[in-house]
Amino acid sequence: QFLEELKMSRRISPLQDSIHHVITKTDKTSKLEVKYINPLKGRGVFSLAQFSKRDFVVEYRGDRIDFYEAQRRRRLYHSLCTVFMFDFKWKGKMWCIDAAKEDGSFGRLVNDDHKHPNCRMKMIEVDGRPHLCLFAIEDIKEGDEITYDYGGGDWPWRKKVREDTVSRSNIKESQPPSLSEPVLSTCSSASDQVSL
Ligand SMILES: C[S@@+](CC[C@H](N)C(=O)[O-])C[C@H]1O[C@@H](n2cnc3c(N)ncnc32)[C@H](O)[C@@H]1O
Repeated sequence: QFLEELKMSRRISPLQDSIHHVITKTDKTSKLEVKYINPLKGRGVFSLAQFSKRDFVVEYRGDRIDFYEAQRRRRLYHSLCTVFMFDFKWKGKMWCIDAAKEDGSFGRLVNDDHKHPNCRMKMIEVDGRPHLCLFAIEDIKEGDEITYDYGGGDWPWRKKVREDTVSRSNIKESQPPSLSEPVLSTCSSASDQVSL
């Protein structure tokens, strides 16, 4: 509550807000809720209050692992888990946030919208380490689903919209894009890195 009031009085910038949530490993539970949508989409994250354009919304929290560990886990995981592994480039190398573990955090449950997303994933550095955070790219109203563009990858649910032929079983067999085509491609460019 105190933080919200500080932010409202513009004493906390979206970046400072994101750093606070990264450090405290907290989500905005008073402004976001997780709801079940349908069997195809599963759960999603919804806004309980207004967000303004540029606001920090949620961190995509998970294990930060290097390229080789990501490859190892991809070989071990079922495809239902590999969809929670998001790749990004940092300091010239590929890294991955593995959010496969159900840890109650909200970021891992945000769904894809490549046509009209209301958030964008950006990388921030906190204490010299990279973190992936979603920031609003437009004003978000109470009740709106939080979404962002997962980036690359021929995601099966996108095909479903185009072709209307993909069954639920195909989605279960879906594979994430390869590391040469980072999912969070928007995070790879320097312009998306929020500097401290
Ligand atoms: C990172 S998880 C997001 C949370 C997921 N909805 C859940 O309930 O665990 C990614 C998965 O969500 C589903 N998903 C995400 N965006 C979707 C969309 N636009 N349409 C349909 N399913 C989607 C797909 O099953 C995908 O494998």
